[in-house]
This record gives sequence, C-alpha cells and structure tokens, in this order.
Amino acid sequence: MHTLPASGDSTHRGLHSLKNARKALDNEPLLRFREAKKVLGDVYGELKDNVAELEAVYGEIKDEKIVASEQRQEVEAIRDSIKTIMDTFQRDNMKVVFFGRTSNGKSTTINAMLHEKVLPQGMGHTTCCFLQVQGCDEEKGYLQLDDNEDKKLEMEMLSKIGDALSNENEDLPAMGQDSLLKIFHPKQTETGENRLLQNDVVILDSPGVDLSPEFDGWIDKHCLDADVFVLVSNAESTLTQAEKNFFLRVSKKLSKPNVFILNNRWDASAADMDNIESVKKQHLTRFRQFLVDELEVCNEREVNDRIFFVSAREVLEARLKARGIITRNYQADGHGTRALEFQNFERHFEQCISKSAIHTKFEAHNRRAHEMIGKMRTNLNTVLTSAAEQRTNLQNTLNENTRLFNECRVNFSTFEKAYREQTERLRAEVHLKVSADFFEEIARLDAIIDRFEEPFDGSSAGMTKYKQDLAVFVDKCLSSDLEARCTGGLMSRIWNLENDMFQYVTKILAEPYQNKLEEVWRYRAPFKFSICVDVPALVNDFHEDLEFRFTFGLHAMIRRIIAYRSGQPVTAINANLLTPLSLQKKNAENVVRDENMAAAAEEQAMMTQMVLTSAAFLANGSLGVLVVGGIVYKAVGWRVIAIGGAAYGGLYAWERMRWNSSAKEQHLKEQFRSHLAARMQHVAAAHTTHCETQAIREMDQVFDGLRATVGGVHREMKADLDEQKTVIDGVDSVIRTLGTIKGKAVFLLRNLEQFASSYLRSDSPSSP
Ligand SMILES: Nc1nc2c(ncn2[C@@H]2O[C@H](COP(=O)(O)OP(=O)(O)OP(=O)(O)O)[C@@H](O)[C@H]2O)c(=O)[nH]1
Repeated sequence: MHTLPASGDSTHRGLHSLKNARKALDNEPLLRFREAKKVLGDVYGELKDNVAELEAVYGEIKDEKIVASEQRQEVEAIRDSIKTIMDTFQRDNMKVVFFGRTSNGKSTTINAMLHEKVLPQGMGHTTCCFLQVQGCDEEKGYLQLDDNEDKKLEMEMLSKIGDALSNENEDLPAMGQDSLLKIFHPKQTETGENRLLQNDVVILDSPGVDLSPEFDGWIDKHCLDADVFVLVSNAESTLTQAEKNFFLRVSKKLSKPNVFILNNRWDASAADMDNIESVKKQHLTRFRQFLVDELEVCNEREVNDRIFFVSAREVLEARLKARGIITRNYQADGHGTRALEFQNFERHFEQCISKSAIHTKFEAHNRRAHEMIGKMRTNLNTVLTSAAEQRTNLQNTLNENTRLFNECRVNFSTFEKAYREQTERLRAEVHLKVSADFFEEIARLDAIIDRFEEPFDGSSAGMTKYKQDLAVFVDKCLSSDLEARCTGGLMSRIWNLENDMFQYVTKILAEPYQNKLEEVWRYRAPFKFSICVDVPALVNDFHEDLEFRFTFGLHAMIRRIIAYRSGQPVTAINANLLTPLSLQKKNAENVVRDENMAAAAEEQAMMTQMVLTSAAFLANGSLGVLVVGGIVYKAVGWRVIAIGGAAYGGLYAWERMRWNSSAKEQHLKEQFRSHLAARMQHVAAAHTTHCETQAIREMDQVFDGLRATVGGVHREMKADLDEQKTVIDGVDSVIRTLGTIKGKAVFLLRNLEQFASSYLRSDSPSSP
C-alpha cells in the first residue's frame, strides 16, 4: 500500500511529489485521487495564506485612495469562498452506488470488495434503506443516521436497522426506502488496512430496485454526486425493466454516468458448461445494447471494460479465508476465471472512479481557484495602480514641499542679510536724529529752565532745595521732550521697518504657516524710546556762584581760564579757588564727594596756583611793573590810562548796583543752564549710543521673534517632509509586498495549470 502525506501537509506542498511517484501511482488509481486532492488542497492552502496576507496588508493601509472599500470587501469575499470550498474539499470523496434487484448479491459484492463482511447479507436479509459505507479514523466502527449526525449508534444495530425483514426494528426510528444510514468502518483494523476506505472511497448500497422504488427521489438524494454506478444483476435472469428504468433516469439526470454491470452468481451457471458461452454472449449483447444504445454512456470499445461475469460469494469467501476469518470457502468450477474477472472489474472500477471523481470534484475546484486568483490579481492590479498614483502624488507633493522648504531657507538668509544692512542704516538714522534732538534740546534749555517758577530763597538750605527741584523739573521736561521727539520722529520709521520685515517673512512662508506669524505679530507692543538724561546726576558737581564778583575781577578771570583749559563749565570750578588747598580739605565733605571730584579739585588747585604765581610774578616784580607801566604810559599817555581806570571803576559800580535777589536767581538759572548744557554735551554721545542700542535691540527682538517663528516653521516643515518620506516609504513597501503577493498568485496559477495538465486534461492519466 502506498502512503501519501496527509492533505494540507505543508512540507510536501507542490507538485514535485507527484512526478516522483508517477509510475507507482499509475498502477494505484485510487491513490491518484488522494494525491490530486492533496495537490489541489495545497494550492488552496497557499491561496488562503496569500489572501490572508493580502487582507492583512489591506488592513494596514488606512488610505482609502489606495484601497477602496470595494477591494477590501472583494478580498473578504474571496477569503470566505476559499474557506467554504476548503470545507467541502475535505469531504470530497469517490462515491460508488450499487443498484440491483433484491438478493442479486449487492451486499455480498460490496463485502467482497471490502475484503470483510461489513454489510449484512443473506437470503433472509433484505436491505430496506440506503446504506453508506465510509472509512473512519476511530478504532471502532459506528452508525449514524443521516438526519441525526450528532448521534452515534452501535455497529450491532446495523442488521436491525438495515434489514427490512427484521422483527426487532419496530422500536427503531422509521427508515424510509430513501433514508440513509451511514456506516463508519475503521480504515485500519486489526487484520490490516482497508484499501478502498483508506482512499476515500464511499460505497452506497441501495434497496432493491424491485421494491416499488421512487427513482427520482433516490437519484436526487443520493446519486447526484456519485462517480460510478454498479448494477449488480443476476446472471441467472435477464435485466428487468425496473433495473433499466432506474439507469435511464440516472443517465437523464447525470450526463454520461459511469455504469458497470456485474453479472453476479456466474458460479451458478458453471454447472451448465455447454450453454455457458452462448448465455454469456446473450447477456453481453443485451448489456452492450443497453449501455451503448439505450443509455449512451460508452462506446463499443469501452463497453468491454464495463461488463463482468463474477461470483461475489466466491471472491468474498476466498478473501475471508485468506485473512483467516473462515476456514472453508465456497468454490464452484471455473472459480479461478471468475476471481480474475472480479479483479479485472476492481481494476477498471478503480481507474474509472478515480478519474471520474478527480474530474467531477476537482475540475470545479480548479476552475473556482482560477477565478479567485483572477479576481485577486485584478484586485491587486487596481490597488497597485492606485498605490502607484498615490505615490506619484505624494512624491510630487514632497518635491514641491522640499522646494518650498529650501526656498524658504534661502529667502530667510537673504532676509537676514538685508536685515543687517537695514539695522545699520537705522542705527545711522537714529544717531543723526537723536543727536540732533539732543543738541536742539540743549539749545532749548533756557526756555525749560525759565518755566521753573519755584520761589527763590537765598538761604543755604533754600538754595539746595531750589537747585534739587530745578534739577528734577528740568530732568522731567527734558526726558519727556526727548522721548516725544525721538519716538515721534523714529517710531513710524521703525514701525515701517518692522512691518516690512513682517510682510517679507510672511511672503517667504508657505500659506499654512503664515497665521503662526500673525499670532506672534498681533501681540507686539509699539516701540518707544526710554530716555533718561538724569539731570540731578549731571548737576551733581554744580556749584553756584552768587557772590558778587566783578566780571573782570581776578577771581572770575582765573575761574574762566581754568574752565577753558579743563574744558569744564565754569560753575564746576570751585568758588573758593583762592582759599589755600589745605583749608579746603577740612571742608572736604562738602566739596570733594568722590575720587574723581578730588582729582578735579586738585587739578583746579594746581591751575589756580599757576595763574596766581603768574599774577604774583607780575605784581611783585616791581621792576617789571615799572617797566611795563612806563612803556604803557609812554605809549598811550595818562589820559587813556585815566579813562581806562574810570571805565573799569564804572563797570564795577554798575555791576555792583544790579546785584539783588532776582539777579541772583537769574544768575543761578543761567549758571545752572550753562553747567547742564556743558554736561549734556559731554554725555550726548553716550545718550545717542543708548538710543541706538534701544532701537537696535527693538529690531533684534522683532528679528529674533521672526527667526524663532520661522525656525519653528522650518522645523515643522522638516518634520512634515520626514513624515511625507515615511509615508512614501510605506507606500513603496506596500507596493513591494503587493508585488510579492502578485508573484505568488502567478505561481499559484502555474500550479493550477500544472494540476490541470496532470489530472484534468483529456490526455492525462486521470482523464476519463
Ligand atoms: N451462489 C451465489 N450466491 C450468492 C452470490 N452472491 C450472493 N449470493 C447469495 O445471495 C444471497 C443474497 O445476497 P445479498 O448480498 O444479501 O443480496 P442483496 O442484493 O444485497 O439483497 P438485498 O439486501 O435484499 O437487496 C446471499 O445468501 C448470498 O450468499 C454468488 O455470486 N453466488
């Protein structure tokens, strides 16, 4: 017995096993069915895996543009069809139906073919319903009623249920003639393997056709899937009309059924040696006529392999004896020839049933598999086309976005360069404007100071407070004036510049990102210069000089010279210049406040000393004075000297007369203005730089804000690009996977073609 791997065994998938075993299998037609079943089962198994893989791939693709619901549903439908076919596939078998009149020996023939007494037989026994024998993997056989598949009955019940004459079957379920009782007989028994059952052959025994049969019902219920019909006739009589009628109905319902005719009980004719050949000839003529002309199921050449003269009883008993079940067997003359004829029948029967079953069962499955693979390929092609289109779209979008991204980066660096140039230009403008405003404001100082109307108090404390208040007042006026001038003059310029920057950056950003910029821009406060002149600090070293001092007096002159030489306001020069330095140091608290001022005081003292020394030199050198006086006297005459002296004295008297409180206030204000103006000129450069810094800082802030936003946008764009690349990679991988599945489908198609040529083509060994 040849053993084949069980159907669905993946390690033996493919057709190669077939080729290797081809020769052996040609002699074992029943194995061909199993092998074909296995090969096609493997194809279906692979198709199922393929569809499952495809379904999983579709499941992962969320994009409806690639896989439309129509394609998904189609794959699900293919998956369900495969499952249904595979389920029926497992049940596919080779079916033979035995017909004939009562007691012609159908049961005996079946038992002989099974090498075992499976069905009850005997003269006293009449089969009353359809009995179907099929193999089971269990060790012990059992019965099953067709309409109650869940219930297993004991094998011992068989003779009671199947026997119409039994008295004990009254309490058993009523079995109509067309009802079916399934007999599951172990494929493997203690005495060996049952070849037919092992190879998926199902045998159906029928009630006698002479028992008022309902042919149509029988055929519809039990015979539509039959591969072979065996008519067991009695060699001692001829074919009855009932037998003929049955097969005429069969050949009407099934196109070209495979019919074998067994002339059973041929042993009974053995005694009549003289007539045997003429009887056989007579039978043959009738049967040929019936098969070829009436039924038209075979031609003259084939019919010889369809009619056999046998003795089922002899064969059965011989086989039972061979297995040691009985000790004596029935044999009549010529039993050897009949035994050979029976074997001949079995060989032809096996070839016929195998070929027929392969065709009827697997041709349809093969065609369905073709259709499903075709559908799957069309489905795959649709999805592949959509995927390719989607990929092109994605790639175009990616290219466009990459171009926008690069363009945006280049534009921003161009913008940055332009921004640097603009800021430098703005710096120059701020410099010009602020310094001009500042100097204008210095020029307007007397007007500001004149607006200060606090009553003037000449006392020392009153003076200090007056000066402090004046400083605060001027500071306030100056700061607000300068702020208003500078901001007013530059605000629109700065705002325009900022707006231009915003507009430019808006333009270089792609549309979806523009609103981000607007959000940043919307909450920006307008620019304003913050100006702090700090007048109190500037007039910190201011020392008013309200002593009456004649304009052309020595003291005033020295101070003016020192102020001129040191580049400081005259009011910053100590009033007590002629007081010795050692004495001044005792009042150091008031005069020298810090190291700088100490250094200034020391410098002033040195200058005073120098001027005084020069004056003393002139005064003390009497000879020099006399010489100079003489020269002057000689040059201009006494009248001019007298007029000069009178003018000098007159000037002194006039100035002395005008020296009152109001004059002091005016003097103080004038001194304050002049001191402040000089100080402000000193700090003008620092002030301008401070304003420039503010303007530049403002611009930098705006630029930084824009850069941060653009940077964020760039990061976002980059992330988008990366994501798009990932999506494209995903689509690529889908296309690759689908390509692989498509390749597998093509391979499966080839397998199906090969299957068809090996099993289904008319010139294949299995073809009928
Ligand atoms: N001499 C002889 N007797 C046979 C032969 N075949 C069957 N018989 C006998 O005929 C009788 C009836 O055989 P079955 O096999 O029960 O006949 P059946 O066609 O199954 O009858 P039903 O079950 O009633 O339809 C049995 O006693 C068999 O021993 C044969 O070839 N030669």
